[in-house]
This record gives sequence, structure tokens and C-alpha cells, in this order.
Amino acid sequence: MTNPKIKIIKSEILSDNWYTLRKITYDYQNKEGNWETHYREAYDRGNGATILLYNKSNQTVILTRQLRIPTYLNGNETGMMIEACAGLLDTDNAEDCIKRETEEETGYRVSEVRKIFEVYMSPGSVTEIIYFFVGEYSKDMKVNEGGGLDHEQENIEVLEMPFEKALQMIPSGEIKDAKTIMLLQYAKINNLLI
Ligand SMILES: Nc1nc2c(ncn2[C@@H]2O[C@H](COP(=O)(O)OP(=O)(O)O[C@H]3O[C@H](CO)[C@@H](O)[C@H](O)[C@@H]3O)[C@@H](O)[C@H]2O)c(=O)[nH]1
Ligand SMILES: [Mg+2]
Repeated sequence: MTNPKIKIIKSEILSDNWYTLRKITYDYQNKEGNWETHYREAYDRGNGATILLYNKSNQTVILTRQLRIPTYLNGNETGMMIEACAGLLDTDNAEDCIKRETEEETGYRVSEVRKIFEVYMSPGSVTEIIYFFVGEYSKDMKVNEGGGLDHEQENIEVLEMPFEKALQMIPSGEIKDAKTIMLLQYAKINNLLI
């Protein structure tokens, strides 16, 4: 935070239950050089990581299906979302995080993952940055059933499907999750499965 055109005046907590919603008051020097006062809300839910698991010889990818209540409140009839495996960073780095989440959610223990980019997913209101990874999986890496942690009530279904089918689920509307669409398109553009 080193922009001389921004002076943070106040940071008030509006809600601090599971994650934290703040109201930020700041002065901003506009392009005419005048200072204006702005108020913006920022939702801090930490940072996350996501991964596309792919298998070249079978031309398949691993995705998950789970209930996402916010989507249910906003037009998603069943509330279920098909997504790439993803999780929130604890105290670990993004690479360790995504390996741990991969094992918990999908049951695959992957040793090699590659970071492709990092993205602010909703920069007008959410502080979160997501670190994107890709990684190859194979049958012999399966160490448990996956499904997520019971005590977190994750109830995650693991889906293995042809890469081409997953790509078609974007225009059909069956996949509507931004990180998943970005990963599938990255794989297509960069010929990951060829
Ligand atoms: N009790 C309670 N649990 C919550 C609450 N909000 C989230 N949780 C639980 O916290 C756990 C977080 O699971 P992770 O696998 O670590 O994160 P994620 O929800 O999959 O997040 C990933 O996907 C998000 C959506 O695309 C991303 O925003 C995020 O960065 C990450 O990639 C889930 O079990 C979720 O139900 C809450 O308000 N109350
Ligand atoms: Mg998750």
C-alpha cells in the first residue's frame, strides 16, 4: 500500500463472523489533483487456490460438485456448482494449500503442480486473490475417496469426465464458475491435454 494518491482514513468492521466485512473511508487524489473522500465496503475472506487436474492419456479432468448457497440465492435453481478443486489458504503457501485441498476434496495425492497465474476474482468488493494451478493426475495417485472434510460439512462429489465434455459444459451453462471456466480455457488454449 504505497500509492501517494490514496490516504486510508478509517477502517470499520461491519461484520466479523466467519469472514470480515469492512467499510473503508479513504481520500483519493483525482486526475485534476483534487482530494475526494470515498467510502467502499471490502469483504475479506482470505485468499485461495484452485487447480485443474488433467490426465493426458485418458483425455479427462477432475472436477467437483457441491452446494454453494450464495448461488442458490441468486438464480441457481439447485444451488449445486461444478467447480475445479479449490480451497482457502490457511497459513500455508499456495502450492502446499492446493496439494492439501486436492487430496481432501478429490482423493488424489499429486506431487507436481504448476502455477499459471493469480487473479483478483471480484476486485470491486472482495479482497481475495486466487492462485491458479494445473497438475497431472493418474489412477495410482488416488489415496482416498475425497469428498472434503466431514467436520467442515463439505459434501463434495468428485467428477471425472472427458475434457471435451467439460469444455462443452461452459456454453451449455452447466459450468458457471469463473475459476473453472478460466482453467478449462487455459488448458484448451495451451494444448495441455495434447
Ligand atoms: N460454518 C461456516 N462455514 C463456512 C462459512 N463460509 C464458508 N464455510 C466453509 O468453509 C469451508 C471452506 O472450504 P475450502 O475448500 O477451503 O474453500 P472453498 O469454499 O472451496 O473456496 C474456494 O472456492 C471459492 C469459490 O470459488 C473461492 O472463492 C476460494 O478462493 C477457494 O478457491 C467450506 O467447508 C465452507 O462450507 C460460514 O459462513 N460458516
Ligand atoms: Mg473447496
